Amino acid sequence: GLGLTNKKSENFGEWYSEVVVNSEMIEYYDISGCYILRPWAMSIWENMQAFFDPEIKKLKIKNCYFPLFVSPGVLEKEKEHVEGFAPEVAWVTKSGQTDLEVPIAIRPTSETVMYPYFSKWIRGHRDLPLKLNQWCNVVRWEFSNPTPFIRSREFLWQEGHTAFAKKEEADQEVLDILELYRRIYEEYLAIPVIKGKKSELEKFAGGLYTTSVEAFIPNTGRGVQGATSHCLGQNFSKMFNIEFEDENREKAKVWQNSWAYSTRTIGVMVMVHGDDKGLVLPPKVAAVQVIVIPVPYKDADTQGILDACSATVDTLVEAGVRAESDLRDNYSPGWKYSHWEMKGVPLRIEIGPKDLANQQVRAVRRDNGAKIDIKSADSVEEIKKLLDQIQQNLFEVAKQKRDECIQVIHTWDEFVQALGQRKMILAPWCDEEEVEVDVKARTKGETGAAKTLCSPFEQPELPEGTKCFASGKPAKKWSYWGRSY
Ligand SMILES: O=C1CCCN[C@@H]1CCCn1cnc2cc(F)c(F)cc2c1=O
Ligand SMILES: [Mg+2]
Repeated sequence: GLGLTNKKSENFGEWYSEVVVNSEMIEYYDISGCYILRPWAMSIWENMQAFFDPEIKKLKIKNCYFPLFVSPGVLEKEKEHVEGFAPEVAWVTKSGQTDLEVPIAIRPTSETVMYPYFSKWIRGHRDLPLKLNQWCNVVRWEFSNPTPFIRSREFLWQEGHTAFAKKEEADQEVLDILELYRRIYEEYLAIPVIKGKKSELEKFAGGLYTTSVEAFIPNTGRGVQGATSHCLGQNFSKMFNIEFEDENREKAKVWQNSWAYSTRTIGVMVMVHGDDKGLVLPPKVAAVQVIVIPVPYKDADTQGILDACSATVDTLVEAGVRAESDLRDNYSPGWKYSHWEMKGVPLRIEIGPKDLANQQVRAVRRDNGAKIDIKSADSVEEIKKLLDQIQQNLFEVAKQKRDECIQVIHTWDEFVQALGQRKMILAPWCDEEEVEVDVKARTKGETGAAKTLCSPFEQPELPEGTKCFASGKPAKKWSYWGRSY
């Protein structure tokens, strides 16, 4: 029957798998690490896209589409950035029964696909800035435990690739895009994130520096990289000879950025907001924000109730609310309540004989279960207000839970203890790479090692003489540490 067999607080992994399937977002596929994105998931992707795509167009970024296939020579052009990733690259080696002369790679990301053409298209400073984005899929044949949305062998993302004459322009865009990612999480998915800079060890090896928005899953005590915005410096322009003649007719290499968010965002939303009744959707990204359910009673004016449901939906849709009714006569109201709760619809409207008689409807919130009677005459603005309250409440509850997980520490013992308590750890660090390597080694366990999540742009006070928690050397910055996905 309906209902989850796993509880979020008891076995999180199984709970998560059940929720993504029972809410009809995911169907498991016969190839490991690959999942079917059903409409209930795709609509969330589309609702985020409906915010992000116009926003990047305001920044004069244009959409394009490059081929899925990468020739080996080009992919391996940048040894440093590819060698660590080589095991993840998927290759086409045959067509039909015939072996291909030369195997062809499937894009795991598109730097090496795009940049030979950036080199061709960028000749003079008038060709800059070049700002392209593509909405596509990428394939990475990962071997660590696959998780729907969070880690899959194929996923959807957008990847932005931009080129500028000056470093300052690139630096600014990195931050502009990161702010859009913060908005996706905090304003649409109702998830608090921390903006910061990745360590030298965690950054994109092919780039100059990496910034990210970091989310945190209280139930597992794991950080999750929400989206990334890299400044590539001139590393790729040197490699692919992307240069231009500047104003004083000097040849100069361009400064580049690349940035992405992916369908991983949807998994984070499920993990943060879901409960033991199933999915909980933030209204801003919900395909259906309001589900209207008739509650007929014996022979009491059933048609009148059905008509009231349809009229309520029409009025809401007219006002721009994504509302639907469930008039199926082969399911009971109780079954429908559970079904739409499992699917995470933020607000349910019940209309029974009493409601009809009193010219009102009964609203039930998915986030806190509150029941509110609304005069039909006021239903549109009351329902819009409720949806805003739900959006806001989901964020505040998630922020409060995430903040409870943050632990400031100063010593190794405090660090180890906080890690055991599944905290997101804020610690003073000497910012030396081998110290991070050492912390990883010292915390290696079956649930994974601790690593830096980011060094937050908002740095707390660092009193003179503060020591690094791991090395005892003078601390240079505060960094968030934790286990991660
Ligand atoms: O993260 C982004 C934003 C969008 C464009 N790409 C950058 C860096 C991607 C880093 N990365 C990440 N994963 C990879 C996996 C591979 F198999 C491979 F060949 C290369 C890579 C790889 O370069
Ligand atoms: Mg990877």
